[in-house]
Amino acid sequence: MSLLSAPVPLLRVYWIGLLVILHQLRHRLLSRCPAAPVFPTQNGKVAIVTGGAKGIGYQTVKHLARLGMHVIIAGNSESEGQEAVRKIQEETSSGKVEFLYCDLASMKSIRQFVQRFRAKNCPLHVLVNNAGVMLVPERKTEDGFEEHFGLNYLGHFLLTNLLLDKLRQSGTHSHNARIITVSSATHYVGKLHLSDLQSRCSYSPHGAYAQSKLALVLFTYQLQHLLTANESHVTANVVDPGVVNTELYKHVFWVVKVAKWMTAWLFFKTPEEGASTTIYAAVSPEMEGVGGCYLYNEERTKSADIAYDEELQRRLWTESCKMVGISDKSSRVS
Ligand SMILES: NC(=O)c1ccc[n+]([C@@H]2O[C@H](COP(=O)([O-])OP(=O)(O)OC[C@H]3O[C@@H](n4cnc5c(N)ncnc54)[C@H](O)[C@@H]3O)[C@@H](O)[C@H]2O)c1
Repeated sequence: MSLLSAPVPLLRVYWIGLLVILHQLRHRLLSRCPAAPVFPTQNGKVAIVTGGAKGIGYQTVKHLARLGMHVIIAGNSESEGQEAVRKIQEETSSGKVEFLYCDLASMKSIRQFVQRFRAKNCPLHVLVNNAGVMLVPERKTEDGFEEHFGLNYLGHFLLTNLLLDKLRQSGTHSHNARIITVSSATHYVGKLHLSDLQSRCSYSPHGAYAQSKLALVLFTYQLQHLLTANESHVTANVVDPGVVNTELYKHVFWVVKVAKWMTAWLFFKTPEEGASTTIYAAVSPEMEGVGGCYLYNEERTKSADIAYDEELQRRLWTESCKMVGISDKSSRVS
């Protein structure tokens, strides 16, 4: 283990965070407050939003419910989930929000969630892979995976794969089903260690978070490739919400917490602002039939160069299939 294996990822993550914050500030100062976009109603559509009880996910659920969607919050806290359902029902007068337990740090729990969802016999038009943790101390998921990689990435990898047939059945030529995955600007400084995906050789919370977010971008591009090859009426896009004032920062150094507490009103997006690109990807007519994009501030933008490496996308997909115990259908496509 090198002496620099912890400080270098830390500096990289703070550096990219600072750049995003400055960009957000410039955007806020220069742009006149645009009117919130109006999206078509979504009556009859069904969405799953992971981590929809708090932060960006909560705002996403609220907006989709307001548009008439039936939204299922997939989360690992029954009490927080039920509280979110109650609040959203009150605020939107929509009765079509519910909570289903799903711990993304447990492959068993994800499989049980999918079974319970299937038992409802309803379609699935939108899957939002939003839940996440950041900078958690070194620890493992129930299945023995490093927590950032296991929960942020592998959990969503398995969930998406188990729900793909539902999404395929629900999408049509003119109304594709949509998969939206929430990544982060930290993916730009992420490194994917294919030979040490679980960070066993050296652990840095910053490096592990950035790696999980880069993996989500690689996953989305490979997924879109497979969906296109199978002529599925399903699209997959990845979004970057910006730097948003949520509880995600609960594991940062106390000095950063104090700085955030004092300046968030100026430098950070609100959770509502942070959810806007996810909502855009989920319901905007402009995104109909469009997949394989990295979206930031409701616009397509370039992700890290490494994320376009098709060989890396394929290798990560194959490794991920082995880790979560599903068959690798990608080898039949490429
Ligand atoms: N806040 C930011 O500045 C920021 C920046 C870039 C990307 N993101 C990403 O946005 C997404 C949402 O984060 P947020 O900022 O709203 O944070 P948050 O902490 O408010 O919300 C995270 C959600 O994930 C859920 N979650 C955590 N562990 C889970 C588990 N084991 N199983 C199921 N759900 C679990 C939490 O319950 C919560 O609802 C995350 O993927 C995060 O990486 C956030």
